[in-house]
Amino acid sequence: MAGGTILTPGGKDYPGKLTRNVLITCIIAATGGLIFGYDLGISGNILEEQPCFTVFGGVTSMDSFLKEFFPSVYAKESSIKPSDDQYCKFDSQTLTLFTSSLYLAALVASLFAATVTRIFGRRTTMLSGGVLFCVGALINGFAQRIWMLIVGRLFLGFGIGCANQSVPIYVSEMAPYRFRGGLNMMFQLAITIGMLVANLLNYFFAEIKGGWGWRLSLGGAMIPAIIIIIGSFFLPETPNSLIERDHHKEAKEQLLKIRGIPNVDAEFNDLVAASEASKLIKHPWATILERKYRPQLTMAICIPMFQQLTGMNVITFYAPVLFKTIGFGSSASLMSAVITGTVNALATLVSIFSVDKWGRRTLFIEGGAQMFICQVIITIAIAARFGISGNPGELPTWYAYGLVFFICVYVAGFAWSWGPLGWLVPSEIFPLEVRSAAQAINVSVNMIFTFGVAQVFTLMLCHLKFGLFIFFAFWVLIMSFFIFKYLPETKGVPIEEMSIVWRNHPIWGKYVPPQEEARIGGNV
Ligand SMILES: OC[C@H]1O[C@](O)(CO)[C@@H](O)[C@@H]1O
Repeated sequence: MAGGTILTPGGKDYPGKLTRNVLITCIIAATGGLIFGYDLGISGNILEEQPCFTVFGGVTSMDSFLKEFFPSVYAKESSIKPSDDQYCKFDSQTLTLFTSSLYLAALVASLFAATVTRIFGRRTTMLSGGVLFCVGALINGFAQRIWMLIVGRLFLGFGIGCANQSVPIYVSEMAPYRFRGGLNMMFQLAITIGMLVANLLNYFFAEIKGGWGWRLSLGGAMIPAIIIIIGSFFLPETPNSLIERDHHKEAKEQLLKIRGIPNVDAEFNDLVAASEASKLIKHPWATILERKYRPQLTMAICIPMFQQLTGMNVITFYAPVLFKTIGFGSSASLMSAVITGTVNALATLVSIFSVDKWGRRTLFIEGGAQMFICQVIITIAIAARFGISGNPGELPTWYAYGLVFFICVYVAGFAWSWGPLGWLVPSEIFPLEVRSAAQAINVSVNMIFTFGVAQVFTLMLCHLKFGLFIFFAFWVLIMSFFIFKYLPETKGVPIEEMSIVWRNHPIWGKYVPPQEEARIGGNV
């Protein structure tokens, strides 16, 4: 992770190294992303349940699972012929309820988690997330009826809501500001690793004789949950949160330990000042609606929304069918998961090592351009073969290889831009007084759009056909313009000094009061 010795916009340069202590702490905390990733890989990547291509991963592609809980879906799936219109699919209300329960639960949990995070600290929320997720995994692993699956998924969702609300904030507060970007992005790295591992396990569990492999897939979610439970027992609380809860002495000791230098007074005093200002705010939910927080509120809504409107989950949906064409036959979904999953994780690593050197805006805009170009190429290529009928006929192998290549380039573009930045930027731009509430908005919007895109996708695929990819390409253009115009660079800015970047911004400067007024009004 590159740092550089740039002074902050406020002219400060808090000393502090990337200590082993902080590195290990942040890695442990980031494992909180594993639970979300594991769920996305095992069943949450709800596009994988579109049964018109019968090569997907996820438990909903296991015949034994479908036969036991969704027999009508299984019957319909078995009757689909390869010559049928591949764009259109049938629908199942219960299957939708099964998948959607998690997103709704995560949304609700993140709102509660905001209060827990503020009053009891970030660590408590992480721990609760792990415990709730573990309970959900247990219920699902032993499920006998659909209602048990749904209740289990509700618990998984509660766990994800808590973890996604607290982990990014935790890491951003712990990290020395020069390394914050890279350390925070380990959260998304953990998501991608969780997805990859889940996809692999699911593939092998599906082979188990007797058709009970899905129990291992679902119950296996306990492992990432136990990792975060044990991890959060050992994790220290962030200095920001300790100060917020009036444990000043402990906070100072903690800061000295994580910064690895004998004098942390400058940073400590600024954390105290930010905390004093935040104490004036009694109702963060009402406060965040005030005009002076408009930039943060806009980002808390737009960034997670745009992250999902990149179409990442939709594009990777197409990959398995192409792998099948290349000749992987029944292992197409495994190959697809391994290749796109590995590209996803490796490209996230690229962003970890470059975000604090090149900055957030550069990655956002480069990643956007890369995704846009790939989407246009993929659209043209798919339109040329699938046409309006939705029946691809025989795809030449070279054609499928080419498409897979562009899918991988697209995935890499996402993985070093909107994927990790979608968690990093919101977690670092909110002032302490509204941080927990704003992060809950971020998580909620992410959940709504992850779920919404997947649901609407089915309908859109039927009506827009290959135009669907252009739909997402259009959004990628809009979001890149949005970043260019509205997002100031936050690289190398201490988290509690972030208000300066908004104040100096040509558009947001009109919303944020000058320093003196802000101090009186509680927005330092
Ligand atoms: O890595 C891809 C995954 O990352 C997310 O955007 C979460 O940050 C998921 O919606 C997606 O499946």
